[in-house]
Amino acid sequence: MASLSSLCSSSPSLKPKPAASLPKTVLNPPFPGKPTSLSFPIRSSKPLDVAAHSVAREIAADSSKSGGNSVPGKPKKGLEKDPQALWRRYVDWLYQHKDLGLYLDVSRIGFTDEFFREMEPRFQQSFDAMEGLEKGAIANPDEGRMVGHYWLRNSELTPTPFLKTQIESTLDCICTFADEIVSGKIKPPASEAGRFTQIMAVGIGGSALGPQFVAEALAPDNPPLKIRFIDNTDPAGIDHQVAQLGSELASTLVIVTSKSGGTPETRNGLLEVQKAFREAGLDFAKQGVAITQENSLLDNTARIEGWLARFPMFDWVGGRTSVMSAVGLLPAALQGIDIREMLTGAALMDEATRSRDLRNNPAALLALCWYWASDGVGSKDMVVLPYKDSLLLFSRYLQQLVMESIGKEFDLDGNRVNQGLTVYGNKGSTDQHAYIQQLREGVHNFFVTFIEVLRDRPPGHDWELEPGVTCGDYLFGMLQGTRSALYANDRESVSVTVQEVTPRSVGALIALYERAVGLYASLVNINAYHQPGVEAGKKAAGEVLALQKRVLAVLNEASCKDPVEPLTLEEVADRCHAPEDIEMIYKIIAHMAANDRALIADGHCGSPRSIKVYLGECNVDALY
Ligand SMILES: O=P(O)(O)OC[C@H]1O[C@H](O)[C@H](O)[C@@H](O)[C@@H]1O
Repeated sequence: MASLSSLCSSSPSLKPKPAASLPKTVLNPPFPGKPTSLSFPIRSSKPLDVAAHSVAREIAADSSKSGGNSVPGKPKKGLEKDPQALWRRYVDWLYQHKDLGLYLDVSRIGFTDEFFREMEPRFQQSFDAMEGLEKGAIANPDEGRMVGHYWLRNSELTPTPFLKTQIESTLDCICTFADEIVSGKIKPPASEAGRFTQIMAVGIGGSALGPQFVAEALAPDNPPLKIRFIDNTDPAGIDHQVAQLGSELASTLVIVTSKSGGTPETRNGLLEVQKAFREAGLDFAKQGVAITQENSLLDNTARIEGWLARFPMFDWVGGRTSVMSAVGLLPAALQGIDIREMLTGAALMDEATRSRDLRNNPAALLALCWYWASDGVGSKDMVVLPYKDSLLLFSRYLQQLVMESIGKEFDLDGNRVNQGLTVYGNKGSTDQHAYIQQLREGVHNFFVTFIEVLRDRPPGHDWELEPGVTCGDYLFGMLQGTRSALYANDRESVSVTVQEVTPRSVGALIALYERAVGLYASLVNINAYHQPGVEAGKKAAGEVLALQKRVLAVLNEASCKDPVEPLTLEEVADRCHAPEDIEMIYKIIAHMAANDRALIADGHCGSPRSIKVYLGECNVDALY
């Protein structure tokens, strides 16, 4: 097995191809025109009359959530409803990336010219910070780390030649390994299939969400290797994934991903899968791949056990921005997804979002909209609605990217700010039949991001299911109808439009939001690249498991007596020297009793004080 450093050899540099050599994109697409002339019938008790709904909007700048922050130039007035004025606003503000065929429409966010003017200089500061970050500044001061995910798609930007080589050689390595797996040059040792047919990806958080999103968005109908995920420590969930593989376990490549290499859920997933391999008489090491930081626990395990391959995660790439590293690229390549196209899409978007011209920088425009809509304090939630099934997981992916980055207690100056921007959503039109009712008429605590995909299905497959109307026309109508209906009720929205869901457009979308998050974080003066709050939950979980061990020791001691001494919860808590943890002790006992743990609890579950508990057998060895 190759080591992390020797696994990869040098490769050509990764740069966005010059526009002239890029495959042709549709530069002149049938982009929707008139913004609010709604001809599509949607189910509504009243006809839509955009102009009639000029209900004055209460600006939330004075809301309790704003913590006293004022939003520059934010007036207390309703949204523009005059169709001609709206059309002008639409045209004036429409952003288009020609090469990517990507549009951003911010016209349905009601920011004013005055707000824009006041924010402009603040954006220049954010651009400065972003420039410093791309040059290798310690942009994550708490962890003393550089933030280099932009380098992954343009290695020329790295601050040192060593990092450039690391990126290029790893990419080369990913492509070679994927080719050898897909072609059958590297074979599973004990499979009749003669080649790997399945991937079991074990990981959580940033080590799962990116690969899941990319798989759902881009994997072909019949990929060379099908992928499934273990992204939790739920035993039943793991059993389900393993059971679904059946005899194909023998031809499954197991990719274990963890930047830190020590995340408990991922470790447990690995141990469970390894057990399944043992029980099937298979040699896990011959089918195991690790993606992790050099010398992490996972890396050392993989090296010592002689796994099939190891790929590096870099210290300077955060989990939630790691989808363009081996974390996302290896599984994508194994599924037959063109990863260089993903990188090209991201690189093109990176170029565009480096622009210091706010109007011409789509990520800055997004950040501006977020700031306006949520008063720069997260007073409104961001509902992400892609009208395309394959983008279902985009909002889930964005949940981590945005909320783990923006949701912070303190700002960079140490002030308590409790920042955040809540993200949720699934897909349209499906969600129209679930919660859009509340969005249109209920509590006004959100703004929407519509993701529109112009191409309905591959050419040559479309048909009219009623005269002049295709299935995709309905989807289009649902999106436009919802956008109009929400706006008519003063609900703001952003629309991002791409031509098709391709590796390039997915790469571009990811890069767009990565940059928007970085710029927004800078505007609100927080560190987007750490996650101190996550530690609290992990620490508390560790304490629960430590308490469980003490409970077991106390029960074992009482159960080894002759006669056995059943204990009340109070007695268990006292003997654990943890009377303050009695509720948790009750929960621990209830959980163990429900799971065949040789633990007998007499009494009424509904009345914890009546419970007396003991172990069905005494473990003498554990007494000493
Ligand atoms: O990749 P790992 O080190 O296993 O980390 C997985 C996840 O762990 C934590 O929950 C972090 O908050 C996430 O940002 C990270 O993606």
